[in-house]
Amino acid sequence: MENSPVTLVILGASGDLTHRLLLPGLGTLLHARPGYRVHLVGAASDDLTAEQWTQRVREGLAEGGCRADRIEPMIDDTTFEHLDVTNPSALEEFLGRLAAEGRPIVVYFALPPAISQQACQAMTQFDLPPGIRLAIEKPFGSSLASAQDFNRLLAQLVPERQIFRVDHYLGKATVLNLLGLRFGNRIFEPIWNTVNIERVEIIADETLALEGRAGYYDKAGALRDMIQSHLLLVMAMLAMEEPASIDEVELRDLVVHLLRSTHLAGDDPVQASRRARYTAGQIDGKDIPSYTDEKGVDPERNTDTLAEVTVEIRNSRWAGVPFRLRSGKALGDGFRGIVVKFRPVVHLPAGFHNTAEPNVLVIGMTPESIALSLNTNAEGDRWDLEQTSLAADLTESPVRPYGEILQGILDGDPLLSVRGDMTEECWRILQPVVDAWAAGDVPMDEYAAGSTGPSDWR
Ligand SMILES: NC(=O)C1=CN([C@@H]2O[C@H](COP(=O)(O)OP(=O)(O)OC[C@H]3O[C@@H](n4cnc5c(N)ncnc54)[C@H](OP(=O)(O)O)[C@@H]3O)[C@@H](O)[C@H]2O)C=CC1
Ligand SMILES: O=C1O[C@H](COP(=O)(O)O)[C@@H](O)[C@H](O)[C@H]1O
Repeated sequence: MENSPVTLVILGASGDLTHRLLLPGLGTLLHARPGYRVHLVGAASDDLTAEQWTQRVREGLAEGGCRADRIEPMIDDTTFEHLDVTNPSALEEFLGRLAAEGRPIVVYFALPPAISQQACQAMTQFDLPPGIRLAIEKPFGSSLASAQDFNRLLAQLVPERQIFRVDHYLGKATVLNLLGLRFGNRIFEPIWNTVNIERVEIIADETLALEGRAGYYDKAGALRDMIQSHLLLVMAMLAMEEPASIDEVELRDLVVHLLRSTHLAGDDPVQASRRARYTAGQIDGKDIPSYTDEKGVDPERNTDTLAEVTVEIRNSRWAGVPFRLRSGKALGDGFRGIVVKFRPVVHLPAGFHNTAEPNVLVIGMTPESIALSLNTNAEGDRWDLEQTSLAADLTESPVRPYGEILQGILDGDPLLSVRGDMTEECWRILQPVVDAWAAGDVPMDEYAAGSTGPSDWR
């Protein structure tokens, strides 16, 4: 809550996530909502000096727009600890010391996924400070079985309400806007169904390549990195039933309800999925090596850098509508958004010279935008139809996704966090794809870095 101080402990504070996303996200939150009082404690196995840490905090918060008069008191107050988070006695002593300071504690696991699990295992060896909140980064496990194991482990530590599984896509303004767009307008909800919608695509194509993240990414790949959590949850927000109110129980119940109805198209992991890996190419004039030549990559792992999965939602609203989820790295067109393709008009009066193209609604995730294509009478020949786009760029949200997510965690409100059953449902949907890929049943296609993907995919 604003005005009541919280200790935010970042485990893995010397890593990429902390530096690039967490601290700037916190900076946007503190700038936009100045009432938050955060005592920041960093910890990592790295030997960062106090000066190096405070410099990172200063730069990270400033990058998010936080003003110096807000940053400096936090700098005076922040500390950095050299800590092996897998060592139970070291963790116990560390958390015990923080608990003695009397503030509520949030522990943010900005760690490689396997280390987060080891840290949680270590925490089973001692009593955690009462009320402690645990924020766990994605990917949550690497399969259905491992996610179930991790959930069981966490349940030994704290109640579900104190667990915040992080998916920063749930903090994206566009994703939250789906609720406003669907339920705050008269015109969408009546046509938001299989009668009117032909198919939906949810795409997160990135121009970024590996960016030195082989240590994590080579074991994850695009399917686990982006589709398992981010894109399935975006789909759930797009397709779920109407909540009675915006609260964590209602919203998360409806998300999991939608996920339970979701299955691979035709229950066939081979037909419903495609995978590919980038070869050498150029993006924005920069040479990108072949994925398998990137530093730290083990070609034997056969990691996907582009993944596509088509699912169907088996309920009366969505039966027969394919939802295509796709994400990849090193792509020339970094489109990230949702494309809703409507069915053609039921009947077009005779007399028009051409046909009416189906309407398309495009909701851009980065940058945030919305565009609806409509048919109107053409200027030259009045009985020709031409497409007009009703488009708007939405103003960038002052609080970045990680700021929104952190606000929920600091408030103790899990509305924008992933509940245990949600993550298991996401894995349940994709596990047959994971298995089919591991068995080599789906070929690994190739695309040149900077292209739009394998030439025969679209
Ligand atoms: N980076 C990104 O863009 C995003 C990352 N994430 C998620 O965030 C998490 C962290 O990723 P990222 O920051 O990229 O990873 P990094 O490898 O950059 O950072 C990991 C951090 O964990 C520390 N660490 C590793 N082992 C230990 C240990 N035994 N004890 C204490 N500290 C340890 C590392 O310190 P040291 O180097 O000294 O070992 C480092 O500070 C992952 O779950 C990832 O999926 C999510 C969204 C985006
Ligand atoms: O979680 C992750 O997300 C980023 C993409 O996030 P966005 O907000 O820029 O769309 C991705 O680059 C990264 O690989 C993944 O771990």
